[in-house]
Amino acid sequence: MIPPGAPIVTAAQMRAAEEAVFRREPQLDVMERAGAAVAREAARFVHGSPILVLAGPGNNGGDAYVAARLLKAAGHDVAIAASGEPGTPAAREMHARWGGEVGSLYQARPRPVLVDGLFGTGLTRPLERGIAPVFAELVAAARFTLAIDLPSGLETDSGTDLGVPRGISATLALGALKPAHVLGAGLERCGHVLLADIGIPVESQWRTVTRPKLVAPGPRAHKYSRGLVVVVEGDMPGAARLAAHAAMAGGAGYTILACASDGGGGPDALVRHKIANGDDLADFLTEKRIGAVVIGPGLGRDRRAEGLLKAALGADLPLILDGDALTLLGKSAGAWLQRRNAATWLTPHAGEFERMFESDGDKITQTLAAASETRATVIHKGADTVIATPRGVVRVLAQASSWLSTAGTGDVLAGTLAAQVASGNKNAAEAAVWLHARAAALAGPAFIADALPMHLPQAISECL
Ligand SMILES: NC(=O)C1=CN([C@@H]2O[C@H](COP(=O)(O)OP(=O)(O)OC[C@H]3O[C@@H](n4cnc5c(N)ncnc54)[C@H](O)[C@@H]3O)[C@@H](O)[C@H]2O)[C@@H](O)CC1
Ligand SMILES: [K+]
Repeated sequence: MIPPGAPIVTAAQMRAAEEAVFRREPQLDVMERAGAAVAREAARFVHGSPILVLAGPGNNGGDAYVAARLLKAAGHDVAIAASGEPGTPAAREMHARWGGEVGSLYQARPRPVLVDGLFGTGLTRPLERGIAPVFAELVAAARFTLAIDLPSGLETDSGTDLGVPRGISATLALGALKPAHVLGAGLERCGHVLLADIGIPVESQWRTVTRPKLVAPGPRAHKYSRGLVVVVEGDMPGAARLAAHAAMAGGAGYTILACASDGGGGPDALVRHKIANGDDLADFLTEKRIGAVVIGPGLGRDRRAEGLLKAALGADLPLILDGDALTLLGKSAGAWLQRRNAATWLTPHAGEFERMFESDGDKITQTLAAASETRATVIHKGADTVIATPRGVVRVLAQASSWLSTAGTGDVLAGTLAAQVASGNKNAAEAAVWLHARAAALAGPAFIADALPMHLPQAISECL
């Protein structure tokens, strides 16, 4: 579980937010609140068991000393083991307020409940060899481990594994989520992510995806006002049909498959329009009632595909580019897309993203750079799906059903997105990603992509 709609900030942004608060309130008071939040959360899982609290050298350790004192005062059996002397003034003060014995991390005996206050946002390098195995053994031996702010050994801004063990049960994020709670190794290592308000206001354009608010069609709605979606068919017609089906079930009023031949399956409500080549498609796309065009699922990469893609790029219509369209654009994506006036959405998975962009850094930074380069909204798919807009807005969806890792689910996302775009949703990308993940959850295990659109109406009903 990851809190929906929660702000996400980097380590530097969190420090700046803390500094602003410390100008009007003593740091120790804030640390008391952080430690109290940790103690409250830990107490829910103790059930009378002995607790071992691990304290590192920084302020994460400071929080740990506070939590230990409060848990002890509440009557729990608490021991502390530290990796060394407290190194910050606040941690030293909290160590003094604890006032009891502090053991060495290296001689610590496992206890059923473990609280990890070794390192938080200040971790700057891989866990030292001595610490990593000892910490991992204590986690493995515990029945329940609660990490303070971040599991120790996780890099805050990227979720890179710097020696973090497996088996952390829950992580209490302090003040705001950090990228590591929703990206990379953090996805598997944080356990349940909980968020504590410790009185530090944070401003952020980055948030986790939340359930969209959708509206049912009004009494005067008609198929065009609901949104006309065109899906361009290519070499693998099944992929385009999946996208078209998702557009229909995702709420579009009218869905047209622009296809090479009349034949082929699909729902009876799906309208087919024959197009021979790029010129034909360009003519067809002068129809101004079209609300969104999808191109790329099963498009192919031959000359015909290139012609179709150029026609779609040249049309002054909202455009969703997926699959082969992304591969065809490759490193020229920025050059092609900057010329467009109408809005564009790109839905690359990791492989397609790499073929298109030369970027380093964490997934949020990379996706923001891609959005800025292409002036498009980029939905960078994966277990941690990152949406970034050219204006710097970021939404992250983590922990979607792992059964989504099957062929065709990307086509369904493209179609779902098209329906949201065509219906005029200003937050189409976030809505589509939520609906898609919700449909997957409703579909249960081992679904095939064909089954996903059938669950979209139920997902939509939860947003009305
Ligand atoms: N600033 C504050 O007063 C507050 C901070 N808070 C807590 O403070 C944390 C951040 O505190 P800090 O900035 O002190 O950082 P940390 O406590 O995360 O760790 C910093 C210390 O660890 C050392 N270190 C870094 N990587 C290491 C490695 N691989 N091996 C060994 N030592 C390593 C550093 O040299 C430094 O001494 C947050 O995660 C949060 O838990 C909260 O108490 C809220 C208030
Ligand atoms: K920690």
